[in-house]
Amino acid sequence: MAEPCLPANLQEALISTLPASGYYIPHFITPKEEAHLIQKINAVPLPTWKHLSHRRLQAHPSPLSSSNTLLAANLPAWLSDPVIPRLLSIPNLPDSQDNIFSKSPHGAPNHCLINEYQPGQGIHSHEDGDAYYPVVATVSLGSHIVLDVRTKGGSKDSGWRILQEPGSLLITTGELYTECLHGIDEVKVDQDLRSDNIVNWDLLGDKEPFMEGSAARETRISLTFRDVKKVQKLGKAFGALGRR
Ligand SMILES: O=C(O)CCC(=O)C(=O)O
Ligand SMILES: [Fe+2]
Repeated sequence: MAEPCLPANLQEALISTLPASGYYIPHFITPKEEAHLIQKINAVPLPTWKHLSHRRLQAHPSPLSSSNTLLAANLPAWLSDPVIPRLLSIPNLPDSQDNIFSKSPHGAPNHCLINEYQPGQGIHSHEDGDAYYPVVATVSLGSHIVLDVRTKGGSKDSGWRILQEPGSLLITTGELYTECLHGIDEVKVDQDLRSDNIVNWDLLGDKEPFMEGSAARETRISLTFRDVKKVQKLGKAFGALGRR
């Protein structure tokens, strides 16, 4: 697909069987844009990566402080363009001027966590918490992966499975953000991929790789764009230090 493929509005991308609200957009970025992003991510100085036991991660423009504050800085252009303008160009509803970040404190994402998972790696079930305005926009690169979602009180088997294709965008917000946990199983091959247990099956861009019901993972990178609520300007941070 040489061109990105955007829905006319977010309602066209709604995953209707999830708690409100999740949106899935395949082919959000082109394979060329995907390759460029992967090349940029791999070109950052190695110490930028934080190594965790089951994945590694970069935080842009920087990690949050212990009080969940972001030091004011722009996201690098290679990370924000074209993803953020494209994301903000999708109206919430037909004839609406609003996009998914219109009501967020800064009107746009100001932070991006980049997670890299090798086959067999994942992330335990968790919630993203209130450091962020409750919208996450996730772009997937390099490989498909299955995101497991369940309500906070729910058992592991009670949830929903979202299949994210490389180049896709997943948006989670509302109760799906505040009342649910999400995680990624540590498997090398995703199994039982079927229309009756993948909630976004009908929204997939290309079902062909999954028609056999299983798919081996490759290295998958996620870009999770969010709006951090608390931002502090550098001058103010120094001022606070000076007053100590
Ligand atoms: O890699 C993903 O899609 C999920 C990452 C995630 O949940 C997080 O960074 O909080
Ligand atoms: Fe998360």
